Amino acid sequence: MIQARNLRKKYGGVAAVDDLSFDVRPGVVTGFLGPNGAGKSTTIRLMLGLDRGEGETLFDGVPYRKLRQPLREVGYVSDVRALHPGRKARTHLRMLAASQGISRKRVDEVLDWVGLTTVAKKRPRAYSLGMVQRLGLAAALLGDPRVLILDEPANGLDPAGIQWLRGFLRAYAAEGRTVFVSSHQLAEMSQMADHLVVIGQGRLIADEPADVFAGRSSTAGRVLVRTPHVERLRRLLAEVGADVERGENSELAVGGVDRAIIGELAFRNGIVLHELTLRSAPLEDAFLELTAPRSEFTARPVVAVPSGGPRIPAQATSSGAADWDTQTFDVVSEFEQAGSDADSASDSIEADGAAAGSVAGKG
Ligand SMILES: Nc1ncnc2c1ncn2[C@@H]1O[C@H](COP(=O)(O)OP(=O)(O)OP(=O)(O)O)[C@@H](O)[C@H]1O
Repeated sequence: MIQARNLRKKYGGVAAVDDLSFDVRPGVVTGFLGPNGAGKSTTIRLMLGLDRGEGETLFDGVPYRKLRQPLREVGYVSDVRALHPGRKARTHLRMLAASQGISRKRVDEVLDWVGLTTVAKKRPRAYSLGMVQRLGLAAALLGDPRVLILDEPANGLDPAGIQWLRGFLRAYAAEGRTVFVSSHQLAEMSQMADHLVVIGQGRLIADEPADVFAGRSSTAGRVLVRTPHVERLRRLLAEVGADVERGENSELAVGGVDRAIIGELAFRNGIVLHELTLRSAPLEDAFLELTAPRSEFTARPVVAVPSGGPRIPAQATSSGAADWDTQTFDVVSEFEQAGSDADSASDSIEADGAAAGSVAGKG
């Protein structure tokens, strides 16, 4: 069990972590979710005493600095490349292991688990980001710790790697261990985490089971309907008491009635339906709705790229941004600091890239 209490950290007078308190329980995977710059890495560093700040974090009642054998109790590696970029991966792990009385056999075991045996004699600086992440995980697992803390461990992993990581973390937690994993990747978290601690601008936004969090979305349980007779169907649905919102073009977002009722109503009235689907990404919607006002940086998605250049909507709203999981947008060369009108120029990047942020070597 981890108990984080009143964590605070300021950089240049600005709060990166602002009075953050939460518990991380054993037996489940707890996701630590927040947009870029929300303060996830800073929080983790504060928890482990790697950064100076206020507050206290206890691991089964003991602060990290007082743990007798930290590697055996809390598995965490900040930046494998930074530790010693020139050292071979296996040597690096062996030295870490020796410092805590952990056997060489265990080093080979964890290298095998994470799939790095064949490249164990290479230096991490020659590794891809995905391989660095695996090495970080291997280091964190060395001491067979009761608590595992991973900062953006899935960054750089390919889909097979992510699937493996997900299965691994779930199995690790199922053994009654405590698993705390940070990410800004919502789709990934929705499949990985049972419980979520969500932050924005260093403050706690939610601390609850992932399904409860997803249910907070205004789109949770809503049905997306596409029809060429959008206004007629809207009126008919309103007459049966449905909560209907018009979306773009020929779309309706319908709440309060079952899909079957919508289909039958349309059929009885000779209305053609092109789509009738339950909204499938409520976690994304909940996250974007709740964190949007607290995102440090908000990018404007480009909805179309005509020959004359990008067309920019007035503002990237939470509903517009909810499509990020299905589409890759180009993002214009303008970031907006939330809560301020000051624009700062930056290069054009992809939304996926923006979300990936500064993650190299974390984990
Ligand atoms: N060493 C530092 N000096 C100054 N400001 C910093 C420093 N480290 C972090 N910050 C600022 O603190 C805030 C939180 O950063 P942090 O890296 O903890 O966020 P994060 O949620 O981990 O972001 P990301 O998902 O992009 O990695 C940001 O505004 C960041 O710019």
